[in-house]
Amino acid sequence: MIETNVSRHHETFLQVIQSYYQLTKPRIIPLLLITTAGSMWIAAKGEVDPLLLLVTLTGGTLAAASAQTINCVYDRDIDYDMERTRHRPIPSGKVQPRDALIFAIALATISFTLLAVFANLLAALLAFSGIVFYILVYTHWLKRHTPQNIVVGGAAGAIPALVGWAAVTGTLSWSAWLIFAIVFLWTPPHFWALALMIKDDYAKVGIPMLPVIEGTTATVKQIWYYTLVTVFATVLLVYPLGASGILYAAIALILGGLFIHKSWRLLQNPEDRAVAKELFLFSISYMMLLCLGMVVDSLPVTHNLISAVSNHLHFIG
Ligand code: HEM
Ligand SMILES: CC(C)=CCC/C(C)=C/CC/C(C)=C/COP(=O)(O)OP(=O)(O)O
Repeated sequence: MIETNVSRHHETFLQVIQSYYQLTKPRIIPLLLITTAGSMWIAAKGEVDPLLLLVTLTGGTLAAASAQTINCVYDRDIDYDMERTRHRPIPSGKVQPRDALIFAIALATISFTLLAVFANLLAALLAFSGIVFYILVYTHWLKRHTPQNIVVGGAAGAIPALVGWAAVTGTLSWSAWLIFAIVFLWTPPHFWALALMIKDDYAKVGIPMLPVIEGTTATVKQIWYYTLVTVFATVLLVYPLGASGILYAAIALILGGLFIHKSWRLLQNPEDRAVAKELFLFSISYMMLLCLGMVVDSLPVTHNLISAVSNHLHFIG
């Protein structure tokens, strides 16, 4: 009897943890962290202090988790009405909005303290401004009012790249802003490809996502332009900024070619949801591999290897 009670208690405790975890929309966070890491490695010229890395990624995780949790509180009405989001912890009644808010404030406080004490104040303020921007500018001000919501709101998702740079250097530079711009410009193709697939859901709850307001053809055109500009921006990191080298350049061009190809296919087949889905899924791999490319390119071992190979070729030549 006692044993059954204990195990039931145990089960409900695990379910509570699970619900709070779900509030943070955890599947998005790893990619935000990869952009932070890409930025940190370039800023540190390939030699990142492991402790600083740990602190920054933890602080970034807590800030993003806080932002997503507040978003879950704010959007609980529309989340209840959409198929995709109905089972989230607040609309399904597993967590009370007030408790979620307390949880989010705790996460934000720990994030700020951790970054301010063990990284620096700029990194802490940037992460905090990411939360404020995502909630006030995206969730409150834009999401329900304009089809350009995610273009401007996308800036929140690009802030982790600035946090990474600031954590390493204590300042921001052109390269930091360029990585910010890459994530910022990538967000419309990433999100609108998905929005094409689920536009009926957004239409149902009156969220003015671009495919709902301006239609499929206008959306795929916008996706196409943003894809081209994103790929162009990735190259600027090599020239003129000189922050990344030949290996990153090769990776950025190959990935960029694929991104453009998939975006072009969508431009030719605006109504084909399978093509939109392919672009959405690729957009995630694209950002992940691009940032990993930044990391690997910056490592001293890569530099040594590339100069050894080029000396060798020189010698043969
Ligand atoms: C305003 C900007 C953005 C919007 C509106 C947006 C929206 C979305 C939505 C609605 C999903 C589907 C998730 C779900 O079904 O719960 C998604 C998936 C995803 N997003 Fe974004 N996103 C944005 C920016 C970003 C950024 C900046 C990143 C990271 C750098 C990111 C990474 C991801 C990842 C990794 C997934 C896949 C999650 C999974 O496996 O289910 N997103 N996004
Ligand atoms: C530094 C820092 C704290 C940055 C915060 C960055 C952040 C939380 C970015 C998330 C972007 C994102 C996945 C939006 C989802 O949109 P949505 O809320 O419209 O999605 P939904 O339709 O699934 O609710």
